[in-house]
Amino acid sequence: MHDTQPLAIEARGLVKRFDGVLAVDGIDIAVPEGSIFGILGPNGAGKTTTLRMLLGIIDPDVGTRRVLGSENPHALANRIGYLPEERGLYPAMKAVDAIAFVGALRGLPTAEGRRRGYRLLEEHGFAHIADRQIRQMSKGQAQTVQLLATLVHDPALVVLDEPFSGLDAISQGRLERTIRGLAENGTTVIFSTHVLAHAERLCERIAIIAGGRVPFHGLVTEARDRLPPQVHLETRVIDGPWRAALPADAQPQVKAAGGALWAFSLPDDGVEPLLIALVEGQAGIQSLSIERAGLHDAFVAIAGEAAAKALEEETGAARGAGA
Ligand SMILES: Nc1ncnc2c1ncn2[C@@H]1O[C@H](COP(=O)(O)OP(=O)(O)OP(=O)(O)O)[C@@H](O)[C@H]1O
Repeated sequence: MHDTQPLAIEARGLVKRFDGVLAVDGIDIAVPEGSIFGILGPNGAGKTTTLRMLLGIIDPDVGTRRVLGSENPHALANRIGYLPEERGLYPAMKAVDAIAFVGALRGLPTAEGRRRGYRLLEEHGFAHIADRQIRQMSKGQAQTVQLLATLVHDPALVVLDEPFSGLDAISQGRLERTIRGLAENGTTVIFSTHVLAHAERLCERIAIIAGGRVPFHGLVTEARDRLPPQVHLETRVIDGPWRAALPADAQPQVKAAGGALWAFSLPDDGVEPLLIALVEGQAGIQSLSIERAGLHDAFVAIAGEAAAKALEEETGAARGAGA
């Protein structure tokens, strides 16, 4: 981020307690205008509480927040679209009416809301359910309609609480495209998730939140650079003097057809001494790649094994529930 880039959201030191329980413990967040920002963390980490403080639904006990230039975000509701964690539209309403209704709550005339509702549904391949009642829809369809309702008044800032949960893989891909399209048009998007892959694909910047604290906020690339790059190597030979150039804990995965696969962190002295040792020692390099660490490994390094395990358990539970 350039220092001069305007911020859609700037929060400093937000603290929130509920009945003496510390839900959020001093969060800083900076979201540049027109960017996609992810809040990553397991259940109970404080994501929803943070989003609600940014929206002005609840006030922090301590700290400041400035959203779209205002210190009173609640007064800006007409410029913000919010998909809450609790899903729900009136079951008897038709999709297009439900979208227009949510738009009307944000100041959009109903006739215009219906017109835009039809257009949004069509753009998202949902024209065929425009006049269907919410109660006649699958959970995923109803959730997509609710997301479109969040966007109908053309907000400058879109806040999505766990938008991917409850969607199948195709709908998740469609939602990723929608989020990218919003940012391309200058809309700022902030979303919470416990699935790292969505954030890794979509976000330039993230906050990692665990137990109400933010051990990292900044560029995804910076998070990944917290770990050394990873070397993936395939050798024809399994042993030789060249092994001294590999980290002591690098273990070979011996291949049935001969040779071995290795994966280890790039040594501090870089790739050249390693390459020289491999070539001179006739290790028989079959392939070698050096890659930046993935967001998952970065998350483990930053938030700790326990938080990463909690994330994985949730992702597994969601898959088990057919999400
Ligand atoms: N209104 C409330 N009253 C009491 N405790 C609350 C309230 N809202 C949240 N908490 C507590 O604050 C902590 C953070 O909750 P929060 O909902 O922000 O987490 P989260 O990261 O969004 O998790 P989830 O994905 O499960 O919603 C939890 O321990 C939760 O039980």
